[in-house]
Amino acid sequence: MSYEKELAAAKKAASLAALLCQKVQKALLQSDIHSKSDKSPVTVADYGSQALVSLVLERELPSESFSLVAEEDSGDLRGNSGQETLQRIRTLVNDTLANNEYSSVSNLTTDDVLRAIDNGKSEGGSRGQHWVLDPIDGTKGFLRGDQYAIALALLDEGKVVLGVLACPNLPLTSISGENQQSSQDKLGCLFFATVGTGTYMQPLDGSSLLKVHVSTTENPEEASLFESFEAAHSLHDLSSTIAKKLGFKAPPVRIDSQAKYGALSRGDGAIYLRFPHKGYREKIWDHAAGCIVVTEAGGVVADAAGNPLDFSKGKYLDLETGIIVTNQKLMPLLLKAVKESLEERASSL
Ligand SMILES: Nc1ncnc2c1ncn2[C@@H]1O[C@H](COP(=O)(O)O)[C@@H](O)[C@H]1OP(=O)(O)O
Ligand SMILES: [Mg+2]
Ligand SMILES: [Mg+2]
Ligand SMILES: [Mg+2]
Repeated sequence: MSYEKELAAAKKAASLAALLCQKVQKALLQSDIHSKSDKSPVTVADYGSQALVSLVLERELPSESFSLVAEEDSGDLRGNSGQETLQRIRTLVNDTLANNEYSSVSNLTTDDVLRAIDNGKSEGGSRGQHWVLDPIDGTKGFLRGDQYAIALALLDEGKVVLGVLACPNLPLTSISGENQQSSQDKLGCLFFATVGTGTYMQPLDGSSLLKVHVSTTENPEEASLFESFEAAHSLHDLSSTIAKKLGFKAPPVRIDSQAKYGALSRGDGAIYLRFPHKGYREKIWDHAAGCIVVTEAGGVVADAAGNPLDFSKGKYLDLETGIIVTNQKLMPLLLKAVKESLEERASSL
């Protein structure tokens, strides 16, 4: 089955959401940031991005069975304390639609916006098709002015068949360790993949198209390792132990969000390690798009036991803690180093 129509709609939706996020990031006001019940931050851009993607997908792909599993919900926007924020989101969404090809639908009420956000309440699963969305992945990076991604994927019978990653702050050229970033670098990448057709990258303005491949290196000494910027999101000391075992020379490249999967898909680095702290449960929207972008570029994504990720179980990924991403040649070596490091860690605790 081809997913051409779905891909075109997903690229439009993610690109439009990226425009909204870029506008907010440029003029970020303290009042736009709120704390969710789990204490993680959420901004008007997270909500606005979710509403836009939901609206564009529904409009481009009319279907009775539209299903979206997305990170945000409208709960905090419905009370009195949420009204001002809701108005800001409504204005942002309407302005973004009006300035693009959707001016005829840019008169949304606050109820329309709430409904669009809550469209993302599906639970996913192994039957039928479900869109999976992280409207801003890496909200902490977004707030710092660093990396973030709009991550959109499609599940069909429990498998990821399409993924789009919009990374507004990612340079179009490599971010590998030896490449010094310069303020001249053009920013804004859109990665996309459908099952069986490879991974492509283009500038967010759509001006050119490039097929990308993961690094083919077999030698960790010449590779870069990616991990979370936030130490609270991943155990930096554990990845450092693994890197030492493998003989890594370069320090890790720490960046936020699924931009890591995008950068890996074009060979900027060779390994991505993610070891959340005990008790954290991984959600499907944090990995679905990144996973197909890397695998279609020739890479492998596995949990700490070497099993592929299973996206068919609902909102959460049920896995052996840890996500490791690399090329086919390095995976056996990496899995061995991960296993040894986890055993050493367990015996020292
Ligand atoms: N305590 C946590 N541990 C691991 N990941 C977290 C934690 N809190 C939030 N996240 C999520 O981790 C991802 C960011 O990963 P990274 O560290 O690679 O940037 C985001 O999806 C972020 O959610 P969000 O989508 O709300 O930003
Ligand atoms: Mg969040
Ligand atoms: Mg996320
Ligand atoms: Mg998010």
